[in-house]
Amino acid sequence: MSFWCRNAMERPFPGSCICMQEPVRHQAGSYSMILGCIGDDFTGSSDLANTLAKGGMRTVQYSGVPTGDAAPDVEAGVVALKSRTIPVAEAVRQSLEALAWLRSQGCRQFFFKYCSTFDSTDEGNIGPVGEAIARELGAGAVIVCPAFPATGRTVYQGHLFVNDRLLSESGMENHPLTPMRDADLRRVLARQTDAPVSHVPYGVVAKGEDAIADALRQAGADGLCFVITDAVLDADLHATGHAARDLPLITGGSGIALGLPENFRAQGLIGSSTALWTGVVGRAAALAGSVSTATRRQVGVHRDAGHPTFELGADAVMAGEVTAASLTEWVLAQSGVPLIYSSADPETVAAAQQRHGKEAVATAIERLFAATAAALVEAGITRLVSAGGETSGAVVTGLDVQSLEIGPEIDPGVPAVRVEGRELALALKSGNFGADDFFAKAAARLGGEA
Ligand SMILES: Nc1ncnc2c1ncn2[C@@H]1O[C@H](COP(=O)(O)OP(=O)(O)OP(=O)(O)O)[C@@H](O)[C@H]1O
Ligand SMILES: O=C(O)[C@@H](O)C(=O)CO
Repeated sequence: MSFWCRNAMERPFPGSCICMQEPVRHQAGSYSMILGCIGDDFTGSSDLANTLAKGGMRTVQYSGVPTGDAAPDVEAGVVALKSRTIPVAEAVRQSLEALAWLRSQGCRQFFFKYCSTFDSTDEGNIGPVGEAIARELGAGAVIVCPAFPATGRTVYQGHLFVNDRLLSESGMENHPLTPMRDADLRRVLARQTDAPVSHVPYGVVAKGEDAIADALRQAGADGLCFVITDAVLDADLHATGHAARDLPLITGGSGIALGLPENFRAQGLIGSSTALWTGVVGRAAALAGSVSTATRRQVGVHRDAGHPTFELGADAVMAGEVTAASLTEWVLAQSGVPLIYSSADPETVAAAQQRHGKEAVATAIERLFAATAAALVEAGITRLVSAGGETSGAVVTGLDVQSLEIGPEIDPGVPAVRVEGRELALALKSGNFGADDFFAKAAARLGGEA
């Protein structure tokens, strides 16, 4: 019997629960969607899709909730929402709609992906969305683990670190929309939900899969309980992922998904997909609306390497002095990988927010990037690099993308993706991800260079 899922105990037939329904096999060697994922932003969703694809799952990322059925051979479906910073009720509504679609596709386990820096406000949206999904699935213990060691995010004694800094001293305390000023995830999550929050400390995690499984079982014995799970190394994430084999819901960064493909493969539920990536020929451009430290460094390196760059000032955007048409004209007149960026230091961003209002300036910049992406593609750009989660959500929406095929990894957490049915390749980079030369490297990788 699957002891994790409360449905399993509440249903009349022992062992039957939503997460353990039979997968549908369409033909010999072909599998159906097993893992259903809901991402709270677009770059985060492609980060998760990258991990699952690297693990050998045939993975497709959808822009919002699809209206029709998935292709029959998709094993992991990632529904990308732009729900990280929208009002709580709307984030919950959209996430439950995504869940309903994923269930209708036959998924037997679910994953709520949020940022490895736990980006959220005291109102949410991680707690309320996680709770709504968990209650819908009748979940007991729900893992909460944003750790992603490959990018320096680790969880130790319930505290989130970025490299050797507490989250609250990592630069994330200055984030324009979700400033993270408390590194203790137990406290942060408890402010967002009334459900119990517990913790599996590193001393237990280090003992391995069975010890973690015991701790999770205890935590979920009386019903829904969020369990902050420490993880410092990829090995911890593999062990926790294996211990979560029968949990209906897992939440976290992409790291906690590392062990999931092996779980499904061991049960014969997935094949061994390898991405066939050929790249897309044609012109490239880059758009950066991220104000994160890594993106600002990457902008500087790109400029210093001689690529053309255009700085979008918040005041100019608010005054309507730059338009999608004028930016497209600028890009077409350049060579190399032209980059348009609004990335600015925290003081400049704070001052712009003070002058124009936080939401107003963010919305205006995002809308301009969305319209510019559409105009660039219309003008013949076939490789587009986008930096920032909110920005990438806007870009993908502006491009009216329905679904994305996942290609090879460019840097940890960032895959090359191809818009299904179009000659258009994208790289959707989370603000703080990527090496210093990311923009040029991503453009080359989208073109098929190794
Ligand atoms: N110069 C600026 N002044 C004020 N706001 C800005 C400026 N540049 C960008 N923004 C806004 O800041 C937000 C940045 O969020 P975004 O998610 O795109 O990047 P990020 O937070 O660095 O990346 P991630 O979410 O992937 O970590 C967007 O809403 C963007 O429109
Ligand atoms: O987990 C991360 O850090 C990223 O995938 C992300 O979600 C940033 O927006």
